[in-house]
Amino acid sequence: MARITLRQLLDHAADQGYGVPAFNINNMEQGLAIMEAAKACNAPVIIQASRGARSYAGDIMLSKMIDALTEMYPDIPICMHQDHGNNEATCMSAIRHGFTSVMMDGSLEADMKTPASYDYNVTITERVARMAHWVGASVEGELGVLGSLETGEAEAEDGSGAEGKLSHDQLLTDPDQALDFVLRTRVDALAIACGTSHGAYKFSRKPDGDILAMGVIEAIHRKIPNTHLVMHGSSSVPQELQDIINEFGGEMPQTFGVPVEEIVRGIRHGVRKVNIDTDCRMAMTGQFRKIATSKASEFDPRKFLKPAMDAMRDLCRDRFEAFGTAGQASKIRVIAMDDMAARYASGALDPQATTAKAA
Ligand SMILES: O=C(CO)COP(=O)(O)O
Ligand SMILES: O=C[C@H](O)COP(=O)(O)O
Ligand SMILES: [Zn+2]
Ligand SMILES: [Zn+2]
Repeated sequence: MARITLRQLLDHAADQGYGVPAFNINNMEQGLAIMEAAKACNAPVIIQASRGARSYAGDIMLSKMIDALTEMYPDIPICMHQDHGNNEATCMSAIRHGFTSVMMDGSLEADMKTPASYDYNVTITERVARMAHWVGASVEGELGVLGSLETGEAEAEDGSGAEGKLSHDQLLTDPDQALDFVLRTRVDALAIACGTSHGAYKFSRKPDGDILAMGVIEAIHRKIPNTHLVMHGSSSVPQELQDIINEFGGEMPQTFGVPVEEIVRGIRHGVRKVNIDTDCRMAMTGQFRKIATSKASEFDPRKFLKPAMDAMRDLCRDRFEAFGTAGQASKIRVIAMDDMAARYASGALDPQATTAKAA
């Protein structure tokens, strides 16, 4: 099947009331794990590549891998998305390499460390959206800075994460500003900040409303009911994956992620894209550690990678089932990017100013 844009996929998800996990990939094994899960339950997929993934695998490798996956899984619509683009060049070069969607993360400056001003964010995001829409590609913006409400700090992921202490004002997206941002930038989806952060160390206890502000999502959704919301940092960091890693020689301190039931609650209030990387990493790493420890004479990488792929596949499938993505792939007929471009040009996909009643 042809590659689908994020906008078309999330419009479908909003219409049918489901959410779509966006899994990060860096290599063939992660791609196959996601697609095997999607095939098993008839789910459309969002595959996303960070700047780190693009430099790890190379743009041509990533792009041809997605070509291979579309050919191998002809019944599954695939959205190929740039995760955390830091400037115009990152976003445009992604589109040139076949990405159908980009995130322009203007919540941080181009160094991906310095929290940006609101004006900077509006200006750069609007510019990227204008250019992307000319060719039918979709754009995700971000308003609010990802980071912990417990510590005021962002987790230092490889690619992105604010430096220094952040205030609650920065860490929680303001609903009125979200309305202004969407109208001025014309983004197709909006990543919001509600106390989640990247990586495994999100919460020191099972999160309640004080540290995972799902109420903020509900307030944003009441303001901009027609905008697709995105939750970053949404790995659940399952206890069993922490246990496998630690049982086989790992040293991960006890930590807590975003409970799946909280994400499902978000999906009831406008969340359509749910970013998950850490859980997939942990699923694979648990199996690497297990084989390395329990079969110490093993030296064939496939003997490590196959169980790792299977563990990631099972995790992806769980999320497709929980978010209602399962069963949706065959209901979608992909709209070509040129046709999406024409729809943008006609104004048909413009954000609506209505602050209609909450769903
Ligand atoms: O938000 C993410 C990628 O943009 C990934 O979040 P996790 O680290 O929680 O998996
Ligand atoms: O946003 C962060 C994702 O988990 C990607 O991380 P990465 O930059 O290490 O590839
Ligand atoms: Zn993210
Ligand atoms: Zn709602």
